[in-house]
Amino acid sequence: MISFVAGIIDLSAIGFKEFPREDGGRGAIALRNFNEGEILFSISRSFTLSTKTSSLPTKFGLKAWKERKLDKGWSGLILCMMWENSLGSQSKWGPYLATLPKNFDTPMFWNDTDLKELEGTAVVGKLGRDDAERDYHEKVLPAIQSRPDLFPPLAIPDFEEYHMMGSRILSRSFNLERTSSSEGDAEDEEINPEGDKSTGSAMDVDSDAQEEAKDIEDTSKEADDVLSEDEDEENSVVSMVPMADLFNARYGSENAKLFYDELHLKMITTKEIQAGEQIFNTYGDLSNGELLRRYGHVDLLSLPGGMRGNPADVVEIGADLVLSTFSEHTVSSSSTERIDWWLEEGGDDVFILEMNNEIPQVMISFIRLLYLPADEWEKVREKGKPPRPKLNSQVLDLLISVLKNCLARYPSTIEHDEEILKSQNLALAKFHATVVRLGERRIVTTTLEQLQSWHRAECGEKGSTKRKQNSGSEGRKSSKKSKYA
Ligand SMILES: C[S@@+](CC[C@H](N)C(=O)[O-])C[C@H]1O[C@@H](n2cnc3c(N)ncnc32)[C@H](O)[C@@H]1O
Repeated sequence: MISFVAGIIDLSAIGFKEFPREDGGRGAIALRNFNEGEILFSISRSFTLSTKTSSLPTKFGLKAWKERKLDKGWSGLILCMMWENSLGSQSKWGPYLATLPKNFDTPMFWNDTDLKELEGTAVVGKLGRDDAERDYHEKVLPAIQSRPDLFPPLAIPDFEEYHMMGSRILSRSFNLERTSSSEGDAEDEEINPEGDKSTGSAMDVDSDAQEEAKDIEDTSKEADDVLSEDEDEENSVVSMVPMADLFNARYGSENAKLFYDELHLKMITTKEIQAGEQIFNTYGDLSNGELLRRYGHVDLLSLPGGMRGNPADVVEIGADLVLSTFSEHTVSSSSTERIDWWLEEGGDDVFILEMNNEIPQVMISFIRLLYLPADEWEKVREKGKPPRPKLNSQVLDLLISVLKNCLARYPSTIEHDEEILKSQNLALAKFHATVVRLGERRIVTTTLEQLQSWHRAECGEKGSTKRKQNSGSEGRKSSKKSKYA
């Protein structure tokens, strides 16, 4: 066991090596057998890098920091990272920052030709390059220029560096829940009482693990999801965690996770691990679209039917696609009013299709809202309750058209994508884009096929027997999701 200034690691038990690219590249390997619950390493909270631990906010002046809104979003942490980086070995994070990648395979850095390959997927709309550029020019650069004593004019970090640090956060940060003693002194607490807003940071909190671990709390994803946005801002701080960010992840392969107590973060095994196996953290078992957007890789596992893909794949269907398809079917003057009401009531504007081919209830409810006769729409509005997610032929017809329109947005067919993936020496961006859109197309196609077969059955049955239960007939409330299988 080696004790170092920042923590403890047993380098006879855990090593770091280069795995093949599809297994994550550089990652952690078990050098002996581990039982569940063993600590792989621990690191002091004071060695995590965040706006709470960097001294930049205090030097900058906490009031000015807030006035420039550096306490919101990631711009404050990016600024801290750029400043610590500029100090080189004088920063305690200098050696750590020097080990982080400078180049990324994420679509944020792709050219227009490569990005075109992602057409139809939700990835393109989420890149956020324009927002990042605006933050740099409107918040960060003026803050830098206001303090030549901290940022010498000849060494002002440019947008590319800002961008690189942002990508390091996206692919390597953790959402650390605050604890009283981790919050530093009272001054620090004033820096950012609302906490950093972490939209899409890498490896966050798992509520189950929190319950199990009691005073040792986990820092992966799901519990973050159960916190409201406000609670999230108050309770967590986006942090770079040296060493913990050396762990790769793969769908369903997690065998270790980061937990924390008041003073330390600990990587703890969550399963038995045999010597020679890779030690995997979890990034939350994301779809390939999200993996590509945040981390620049995709997961390819064996799926039923001899296919390869990611079991966590999803397709995001925007309410705007549903609405534009609805307009092709119907002339309705009141849909804008209905949509406004839906959104004001907190209704979703994106509906998620998964591999199980179920249609989200909320999507059915949304479509029914569009079709309601005027008097029923008035009742719905008065009661403040969206229509019940009952399936009827109208809803089914529209769903079929929506999915057809959804398929038409992808630049190729399933067969073509499968051919592309057989080619040798495929460029990485093209390979990744093809995997993402193929995964999505398969979900839309199988869901559409099921809707169509159900529709055919319904037409055949018309005039004779009524549609069978479980097929989502009018008047029957579907279970959590409507399934056509
Ligand atoms: C938190 S870091 C893990 C350590 C990283 N391999 C390194 O060398 O610094 C996340 C990055 O590792 C790579 N990675 C992690 N899991 C992977 C996987 N299953 N397949 C391919 N690349 C993976 C991706 O480049 C991702 O952006």
